[in-house]
This record gives sequence, C-alpha cells and structure tokens, in this order.
Amino acid sequence: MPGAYVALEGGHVVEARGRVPGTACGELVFTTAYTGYEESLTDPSYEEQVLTFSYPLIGNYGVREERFESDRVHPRAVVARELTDDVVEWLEAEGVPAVDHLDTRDLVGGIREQGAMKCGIAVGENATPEDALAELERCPGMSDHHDIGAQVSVHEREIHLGEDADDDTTVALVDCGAKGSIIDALVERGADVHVLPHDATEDDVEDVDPDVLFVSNGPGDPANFEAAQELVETYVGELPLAGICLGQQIIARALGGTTEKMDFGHRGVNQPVLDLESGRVVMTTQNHGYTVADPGELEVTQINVNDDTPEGLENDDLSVITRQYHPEANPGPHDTFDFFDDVLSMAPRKRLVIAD
Ligand SMILES: NC(=O)CC[C@H](N)C(=O)O
Repeated sequence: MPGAYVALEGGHVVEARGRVPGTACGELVFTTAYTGYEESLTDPSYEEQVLTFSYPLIGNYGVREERFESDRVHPRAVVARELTDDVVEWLEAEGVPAVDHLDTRDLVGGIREQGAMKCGIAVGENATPEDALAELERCPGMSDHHDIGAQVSVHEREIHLGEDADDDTTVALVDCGAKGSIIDALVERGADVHVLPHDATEDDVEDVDPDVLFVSNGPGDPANFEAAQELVETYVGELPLAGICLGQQIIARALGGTTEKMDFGHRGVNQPVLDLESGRVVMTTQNHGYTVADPGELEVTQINVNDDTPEGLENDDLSVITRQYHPEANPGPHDTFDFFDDVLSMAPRKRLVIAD
C-alpha cells in the first residue's frame, strides 16, 4: 500500500492511506455536503484547492458523467475518511491524488480553528513526509493565483440556445469558471446563453448584444478578475446585471464595494439564508472562501443566518441582482431556483414588433 502524507501549514504531517498516487499542493478546505461529490469535484470554483469531505463515506452511489458540472476534476487533491473504488478509479483516470483512512474530524476541526490553510500532499510507494513538506513549501497562497481565470474559463465564445424558440432573451455569461448547471438553468427558462471568456472585452459584449450581463461563479480571489470587474463597471446602468458567488463579489467590487477572505468559508448544502424582506429562511448550497465586506452601491437583501454575511445584493434602480450561494444547487436543495426567474425578468424582452 502506497505511503500517503498530508503536510499542514505550521509543519504538522498527517499520515493517511494512499488511494491515487502523486504529489499536489493547494488551499485545504472542507465541505460538509453529504451527497453531490461528483458535482463538487467538477465545480471549477475548487481550482487550486485540496478538498476534504467531512462526510465519512464518499462514492457510495457511483460516478455518472451526467452529474458533472464541467469536463474535469478541479481540486488538486482529495481527502476523505473513506473513498469507494468507483471514485478512486475516476480520480486515477483524472490524475488527481487522493488519500483516505485519516481522521477527517480532526482535520476539519483544525481548519475551523486556524482557518483555511495551505497543504502539501505526497502519495506513492516511496513517498515520505519530507515530500509532502516540500509540496507545502512551494504552495502559493490562494490570492497569489493571479491568472486563475484563464485556467477555468472558455477561451472562445460558446453559444447555448434556449429551449423556447419564441423567447429572444439573450444572456452574456462571463465565464470565470461557470458550473454547467447555471447555463442549464437559463437555457431551460428559454434564454440563449452566450458564454464569454473571463477576460471578455466590450467588443465581445457588443457582438452578443445581450439583455442581461451575468458574471459566473469561479475560483480564487475576486481581486484577480480585473477584466470582468471592468466589464461590470462599463455596463452598470446600461444592462441588467446578475452574478453568482464569485460573480456577486466581482459586481460588488465594481460598484464601490470591497471583499475579504473568510476564516474557513462556507462549503456545504445546508447553509441557512434569511431573506430580509419576506422573513423566509431557505437552505442553500455554498462554496466560497471570500465574502463581500462592503456592498458599495448595492443593498443587502439576504444574509447568512449563521454569521450575518451578505448572501443577496440588489439595486433596483440599476437592475442588479446577485447571490453569494449557488441557486442552481447541484448538489443541494432546490429552494432558490426562482433566482433565475428574477434574473430573466430584468430583461427587456426583444420580441418582434409587427407593424399593423
Ligand atoms: N463558488 C464560487 O464562485 C467561489 C467564489 C470565490 N472563489 C470564493 O472562494 O469566495
């Protein structure tokens, strides 16, 4: 059985069982989701992170491609109490190192106390604790990945036609690492979705002539998405704007707000969110390590029940609506699908005007 070591910031090395060989480093984060491992592992927001599952058994219902959120696994490595052979085979094919048979409760407790931290992983016949420490040593911080957008974005425009041919609503989706389910949610509601690269220019947007400019979720620090932020600054007040997760953070920054790193973030499928107007609480899917600190010109309309951080931002006059959580779910509860209806209702419908 290959040796496996996880080196944590501060120098502590945890021994584990090696499941997929290799070396890796990244920001060690945890998700409390008990299902949805295929969706989480293919969510581009996890790029450059090492994902620990706090739920003890991962892989118990197999691996099916139709549940993937993108075309590859994004975390640099995977940590769980127990991984099934199905998941191990998949991670092996993807070349993503994986370990299990370690005390993930202890690991998660440590991240909660000390905050998200860098880690180094070494798995293999001859792997040593020193190899894991060497990985840790070379690991950049999350905010140091200045070009992370290019790692996860489309490089050329992609068009997804809406399922309702009579609906002319067009959404320009700035792809900062978009989950497939966000595109699906818009297409199912009839909109044509033009997926643009993370560094799309004004000309690219003019070519699409959209009714809504939508900024997707994505990995890393929102400060590293300057082009998307500039696009929002250009179009605010000109076009309705919408954003999810990283998209909320980028839009808030563009509208005079600020963002900051959280201690260990929110990752799971049971994060309670309070809508301040209706008083209703919904369960949401989340995966973020940064948050909006100052919403700038936006009004906070929804907050996290656990820590009061902003979950929904809006500005009616400017037609802006954003969410910090993932309304498209996958994985997770379906409480917040109506976000997509709200987004599309901002679009001035481009129906054919027939002269009489
Ligand atoms: N899911 C996301 O879009 C994550 C946003 C951002 N990378 C964060 O960690 O806060």
